[in-house]
Amino acid sequence: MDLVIGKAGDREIAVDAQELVTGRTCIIAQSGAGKSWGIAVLCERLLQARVGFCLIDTEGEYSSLKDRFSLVRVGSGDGCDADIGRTNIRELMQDAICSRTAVIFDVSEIDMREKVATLADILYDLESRLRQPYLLIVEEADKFIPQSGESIKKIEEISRRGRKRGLGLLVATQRPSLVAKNVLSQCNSQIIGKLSIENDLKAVGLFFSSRQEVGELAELEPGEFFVMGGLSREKVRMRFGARVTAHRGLTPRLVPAPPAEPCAGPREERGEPEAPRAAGDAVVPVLLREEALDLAKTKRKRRFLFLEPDERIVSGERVYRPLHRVEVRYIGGLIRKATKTASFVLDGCTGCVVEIDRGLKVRPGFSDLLGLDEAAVKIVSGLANGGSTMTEIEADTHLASGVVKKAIKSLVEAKLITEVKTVGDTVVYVPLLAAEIPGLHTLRRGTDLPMEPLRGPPPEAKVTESSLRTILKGIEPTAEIVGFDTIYYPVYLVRFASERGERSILLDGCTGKEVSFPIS
Ligand SMILES: Nc1ncnc2c1ncn2[C@@H]1O[C@H](COP(=O)(O)OP(=O)(O)OP(=O)(O)O)[C@@H](O)[C@H]1O
Repeated sequence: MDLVIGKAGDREIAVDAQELVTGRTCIIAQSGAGKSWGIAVLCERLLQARVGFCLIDTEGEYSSLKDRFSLVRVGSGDGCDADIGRTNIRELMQDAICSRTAVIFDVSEIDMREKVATLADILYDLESRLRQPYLLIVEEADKFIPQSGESIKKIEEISRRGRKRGLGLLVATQRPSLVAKNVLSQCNSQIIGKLSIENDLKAVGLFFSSRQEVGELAELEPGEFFVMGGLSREKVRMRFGARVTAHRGLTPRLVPAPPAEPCAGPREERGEPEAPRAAGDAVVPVLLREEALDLAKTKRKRRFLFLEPDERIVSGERVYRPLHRVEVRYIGGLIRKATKTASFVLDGCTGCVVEIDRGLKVRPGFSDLLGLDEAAVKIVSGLANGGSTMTEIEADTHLASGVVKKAIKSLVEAKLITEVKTVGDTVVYVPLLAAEIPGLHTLRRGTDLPMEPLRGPPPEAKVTESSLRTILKGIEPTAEIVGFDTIYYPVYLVRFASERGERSILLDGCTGKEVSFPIS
């Protein structure tokens, strides 16, 4: 029996139901790349075909399957058919296997390890006797069968010996490098989506025939996956199809805060405890500190090629980088003037423009212009590469001579322009900027990433909305900031020391890649 799960272009892509239910499959992709969506599509197709499965739901995000299908949801709280603490799980699972009923085992509200271990024991035991095709789906497999730390041995056993008992296993993870290798290597079918962390790309290397193929994973869009192995006749790049039921794992969108309500008095006066308030929204880190330190080891410098590195790692901590998301409206257009919008992300410490969709990428931005007034920005951003005379600057900028003189003095002091004497002792001012100033039309909007409340105090941003307004006005007089908010991006600050002195590097907390900002 084939289950149509998505499309590759116009072509429908189907997987073999027998292989899915009794085989071993891994579904791997970084956060936000569409795993839960894909798992829900697989579940919907299995439900339509009346094939039984038990899904370990670690986030309580699959309850909507019940809106359209008949299944049993075990968990705690409203909307559950059976209470996970009180129900006889063995009896329930025996009935489910025999009647091909799907079960959602919602462990989002409880201490999950113990319950999942019990479930795995029961399923293995029952299937040793019943031998009915039934699939166990384990979300966030790195929590239950980690590569280092205590693993639920019965899940490992199911991966080795489940097939003969009719008990299949589908494990899902964002972080394949953290999942027990012996389970991953047992997966004869793979559904692999976007990944960008080097360790994770390495961990899935065993499923691909070349580095180049692995490299393609970083280019996948959300919802796109490679399906390979026993599930499909050929390796295929496809996109999971539409869901029949609503997706509950939607990334919450940031919306402007409502105006503050008139307060009924301080909380203490009302007898309510003060609730800790998050200082902002932070991008969810992917890399653990140990992994960052592991990566940092490879970055230690050595004095001679063949000797051990002489640098030592003296500290490594996660810090947050303030990033401003900015939206600017301005009047532009070469032929017809029209209102345009530019949205971009700016590093709050240096004024560099950053891209955040595949890890932090730093591009030159407005760093050189920080601290200048509007006239100085206007002059330095409009100077011809070969330089301009004072009179040319006055004509180009329409600024009064006194204002131009003062601005030029500040630009020379900041070493952003220099005076050069040309023929007949004419003085021209030549720009010395480290990088070209980006035009507003070249700036790109950042993608939405999974966010969580920032823990701890927010780091200070040197670039403020008003300093940015001055810069933008200098570059484009019609520019108005119409949107400005700050999010926080995780990076690991690692310090090295050797006889030669100290230095530090920043590792991207989502991809592990080294990020370099100009000295701020
Ligand atoms: N095939 C698809 N078609 C349409 N939208 C999709 C598809 N796959 C993913 N999306 C969109 O991408 C968002 C993220 O997908 P999803 O919740 O499945 O990510 P995830 O990989 O499970 O992330 P996490 O590991 O953080 O839970 C969804 O909210 C959905 O809007």
